[in-house]
Amino acid sequence: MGKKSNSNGDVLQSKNSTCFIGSSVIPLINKLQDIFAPLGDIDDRLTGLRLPQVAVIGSQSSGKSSVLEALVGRDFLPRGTDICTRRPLLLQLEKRTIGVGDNDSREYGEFGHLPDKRFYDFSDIRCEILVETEKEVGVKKGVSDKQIRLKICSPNVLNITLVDLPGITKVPVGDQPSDIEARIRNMIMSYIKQETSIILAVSPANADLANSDALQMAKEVDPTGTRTIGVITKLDIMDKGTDARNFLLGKVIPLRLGYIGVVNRSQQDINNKRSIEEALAYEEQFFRDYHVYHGLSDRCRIPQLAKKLNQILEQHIRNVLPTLKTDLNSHLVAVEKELRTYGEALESNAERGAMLLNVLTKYSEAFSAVVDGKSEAITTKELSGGARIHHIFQSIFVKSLEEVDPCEDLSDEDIRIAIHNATGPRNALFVPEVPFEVLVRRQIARLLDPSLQCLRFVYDELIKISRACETFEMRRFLELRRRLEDVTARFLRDGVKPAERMITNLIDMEMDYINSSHPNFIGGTKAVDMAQMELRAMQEGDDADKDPAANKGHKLATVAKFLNGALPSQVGRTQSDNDRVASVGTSTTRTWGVSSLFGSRGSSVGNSSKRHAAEVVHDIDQAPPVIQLKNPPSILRPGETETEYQVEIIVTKILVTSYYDIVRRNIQDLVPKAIMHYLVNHAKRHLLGTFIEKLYRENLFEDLVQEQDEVVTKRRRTVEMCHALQQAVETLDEFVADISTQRSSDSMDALPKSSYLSSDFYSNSRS
Ligand SMILES: Nc1nc2c(ncn2[C@@H]2O[C@H](COP(=O)(O)OP(=O)(O)OP(=O)(O)O)[C@@H](O)[C@H]2O)c(=O)[nH]1
Repeated sequence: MGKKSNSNGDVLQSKNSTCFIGSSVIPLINKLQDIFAPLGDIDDRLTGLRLPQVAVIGSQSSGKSSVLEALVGRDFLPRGTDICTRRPLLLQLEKRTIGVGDNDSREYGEFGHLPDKRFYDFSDIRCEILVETEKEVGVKKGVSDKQIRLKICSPNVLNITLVDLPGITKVPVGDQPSDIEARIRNMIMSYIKQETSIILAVSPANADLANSDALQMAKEVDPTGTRTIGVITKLDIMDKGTDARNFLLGKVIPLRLGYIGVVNRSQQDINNKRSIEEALAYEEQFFRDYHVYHGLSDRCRIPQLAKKLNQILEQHIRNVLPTLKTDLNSHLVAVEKELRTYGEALESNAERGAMLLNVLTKYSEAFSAVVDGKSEAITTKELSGGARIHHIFQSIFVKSLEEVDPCEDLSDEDIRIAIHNATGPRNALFVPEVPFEVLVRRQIARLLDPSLQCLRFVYDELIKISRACETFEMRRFLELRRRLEDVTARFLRDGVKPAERMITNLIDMEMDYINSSHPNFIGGTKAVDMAQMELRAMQEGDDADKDPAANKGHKLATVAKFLNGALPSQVGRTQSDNDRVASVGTSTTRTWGVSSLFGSRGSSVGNSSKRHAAEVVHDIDQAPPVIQLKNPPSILRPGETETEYQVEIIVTKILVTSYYDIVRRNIQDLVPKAIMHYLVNHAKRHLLGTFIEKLYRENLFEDLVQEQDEVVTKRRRTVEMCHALQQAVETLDEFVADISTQRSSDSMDALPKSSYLSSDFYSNSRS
């Protein structure tokens, strides 16, 4: 302290340091920043420390730049009797902390348009502002709303933004357009209407104060006066015999935050290079000498203006402190939560073993929970876990089997050939059993593929479930995760084999023994009755309509009716019916009661053959010419007409459909049971045991429960952050208590009650 400001960039340190903006706020901010420093970049997020910007407005040459310079304590702005500020100057003061080993504590300025250039000499800054202004708006007093951004970095400033705006003018001069007044007013309005701006409304005392442009504009945007400070300049050059006492007392235009009268450097002082310190001393002398201002010491001089501004800024900080604490606390909660995700650090092998067992148990439990639909993570958006398995069984497997028509790929021709082949060299006397068995076995064999597919689907689901059960510890231990996945996949694969064997056996069993005594089987007698009805219906259809296509359609429709309707009625069949069917079905003829119907035709065919043979012998005696037979073709098909074995074909179809239906129901029931028993429930029962057998070995503990380096680092950092935040919360509490005590003893009475300071306006501004 005590060093004089100079143009070669030394740190500004004034003996009267309290007179600069931020002088009393900087210690508060420093303290807060000390609190937040250990948190690294967290303070960027705590934007509550952002201070309101200060906008200086007033008519042309009213002394705005002079006030701003005096507040900052540096000579760097163009000033003069003519229009000087022709573009808004956004002055960002930035506190620059000097790093360890960094001896360069010089202040410097940096322009937004020249980002890589540092200006250590502040008179160069002034020149650059002039050059940049002229570049944009020429030399002839033109004005632009394009900002010049200047950052002043120093260890001794507050992070705050000050805006120097062009002065309000009424008569256009030079290059100024005819609507210059409106333009400048709009430009000023755009800055001061922001609720986060503190308005310094500068009015020169040597003009008509009651008609101050600055006060008028400020009133428009801040009618309650909660963020406007009136500044009256040029008290030293008022007309002799006049003074601004009543104005400063607020008797002319009342203003909630009041007025401050100041004396800046005159043009002559500027020309004579009078320093800011000298100017401040002169100002002090002025108010001492002018008796009219005695008793108004709290409303006069630049240091009082700085003090008032500082009080506003301090109050702003006090207002945001509770929010800062809330932010810190919620951040602390978030960090603690993050820390929990990393889990405890594991030091010993015993701890690793316990962790491993815990992970294995949790994983197995999660697997069972998902299968049973008891998982906490159950979604309401789609089916998951066990519900998907149920869907596979009922909506895919069972439903698909329901839709299969067992006679779909059996043409009449197929059945006729089967009957021929089954009767060998003889003609068929009765409805033979063999074609039915052959054909029904063929249909039963078709059930194997969908059953195995169902098993495959369920296996896939279990794999999906196993992946969905990943606990957060598994994300910590990658090797364990890999091994768990391996073991689970192999375990489930192994579970597929017995299920597959059982399903194959079920189908084999069904194929191996066709139980024609099954109580739900339609039986031969009933099948023949139905076939005859069918045939009659077909013949009536034939008579009514000779069209063969329509006839065929009729046949199909009748069979379809049977498929849909006839079978359920079998369930209600009486025991005597069943006994009758069984006795017929197991009789030595094994014709299921159809012999009487077809026997006569078979025997008449036999008699006719005998008669033909006698006639042939008789004819040979008379030595007729040799009759040459055609060679049989290599592929032989029955030569008779399409109507041959018509009843037998229908009977066979009815029998196949009836029996197939019984088997289908068995398979629809037993395949899901086999899959559940051998695969799903087996997995639930034995997954943990398998894990323990394969993975819970002491020599594997270290490998399996090995954390990633990244996790270790993150945990360490998070622990540090946690401590820093806890510390910050504590220190902040102490800080709040300190400044509350300080506040009660402070002279805050200088500011009116329910003013800007006590409003929670700035706590809103944080958002
Ligand atoms: N005697 C005296 N002169 C002052 C005072 N304040 C400012 N001046 C002079 O008035 C002139 C204008 O001052 P500036 O600070 O440039 O005013 P401004 O409002 O920034 O001007 P523009 O930006 O051009 O509108 C300069 O010559 C200053 O030296 C003061 O309190 N007393």
